[in-house]
Amino acid sequence: MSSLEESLVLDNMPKLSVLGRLHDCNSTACRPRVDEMEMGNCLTGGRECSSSNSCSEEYGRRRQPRDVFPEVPQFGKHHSVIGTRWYSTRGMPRFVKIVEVGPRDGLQNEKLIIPTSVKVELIRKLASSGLSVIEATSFVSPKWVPQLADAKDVMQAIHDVHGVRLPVLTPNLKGFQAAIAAGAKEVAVFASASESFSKSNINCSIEESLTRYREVTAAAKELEIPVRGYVSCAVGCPVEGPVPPEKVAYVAKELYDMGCSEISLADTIGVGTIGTVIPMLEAVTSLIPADKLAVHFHDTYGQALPNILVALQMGISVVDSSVAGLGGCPYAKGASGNVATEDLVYMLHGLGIKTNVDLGKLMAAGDIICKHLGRQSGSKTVVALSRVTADASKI
Ligand SMILES: CC(C)(COP(=O)([O-])OP(=O)([O-])OC[C@H]1O[C@@H](n2cnc3c(N)ncnc32)[C@H](O)[C@@H]1OP(=O)([O-])[O-])[C@@H](O)C(=O)NCCC(=O)NCCSC(=O)C[C@@](C)(O)CC(=O)[O-]
Repeated sequence: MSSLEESLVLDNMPKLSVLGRLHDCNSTACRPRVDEMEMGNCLTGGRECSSSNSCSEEYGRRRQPRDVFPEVPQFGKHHSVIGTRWYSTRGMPRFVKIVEVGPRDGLQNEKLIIPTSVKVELIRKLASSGLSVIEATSFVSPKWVPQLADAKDVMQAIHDVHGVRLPVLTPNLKGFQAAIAAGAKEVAVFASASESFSKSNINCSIEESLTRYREVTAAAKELEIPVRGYVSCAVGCPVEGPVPPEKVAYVAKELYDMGCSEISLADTIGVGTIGTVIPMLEAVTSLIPADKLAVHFHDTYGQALPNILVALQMGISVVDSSVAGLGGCPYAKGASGNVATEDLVYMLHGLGIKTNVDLGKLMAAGDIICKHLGRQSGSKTVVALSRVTADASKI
């Protein structure tokens, strides 16, 4: 186990104070009465419990194998009963906006150059699945990210894709101007909460990057171009280890104050757990309204979905993901792909949360890029559903 893993996973085990909101409502005392059900007082690891009896068991301590969902729970308006436990979706958003980052974050780390035509086909297929935001490419230095050197050609080829927002990454004014010239209508800037990562990713300090982004947001404001802001290493850094929540909140607030319309909090190397993500989200939401935030989890340790669930419970309703779980950052050693969009959609639909995304069409989009890359999808949902279909065809 690396020192980073030790400090993030062992020393920072969830503490009752941190997880105060995540009550385990398994006890009889916490099971809502019928009249309470309509009030939605008892949540799945929820925010409140109306019972006067204590239900502050440490999260997960009393969980038994039988508590695990055997299949996607079918919720009623707000609740479902599984065994003897009540769950509620009250307090969760009814709709989650998914920001698909596959064509950019998903592909930027691929060593073999993917033809522009494949990238364009992928974007078109993703758009036809109902996704409303697809990060198309990056206007970064081609020396730093050779895979996305065709950014201008990609933008030209998708100029007729309507009804979908197609933001692009811009690391400085030069990138912003190139993006606008290529027809981009939205951009994203990307700062880091870790000095070391800022240096290795964009070759400057955090403060220098914020100065650059002030130039970008000022130029964007004149053209009424929305700017999204990322905060990388929002939980851990590949070099520095755990990143203090206050540092993340500081960088996020700077981006917000300079005019970023949405701030995406990125666990770049996917080391976050509920125990480390909650304090980070609490620090950021103390400065920025939750409806201006998004979460972006790489799935290195398989923690992305629980982390997303807790973000939803904390009022965030924008989630980044990557088709087929593609991804990784060339300047973050050990980073794996983002949470797979298919897995995210499966979970959200299972919770009764709308996304407007057609899972079948999304899987077809993932199939294009997986076939091209010659590898199996990184989505567990895709693998499972393919197996079901294959088994069914044998009957
Ligand atoms: C920021 C720089 C450009 C600084 O790179 P630098 O080498 O310090 O830049 P420079 O200003 O000294 O210029 C060097 C050369 O780059 C050119 N240049 C300068 N700017 C641009 C531009 N925009 N587009 C194209 N070319 C550019 C510039 O014109 C010059 O060209 P030359 O004279 O040598 O021919 C470089 O470090 C860079 O492009 N970095 C981007 C790396 C990257 O894309 N990383 C992955 C992003 S993903 C991420 O950050 C995390 C995220 C968002 O996914 C969320 C998460 O999961 O954490």
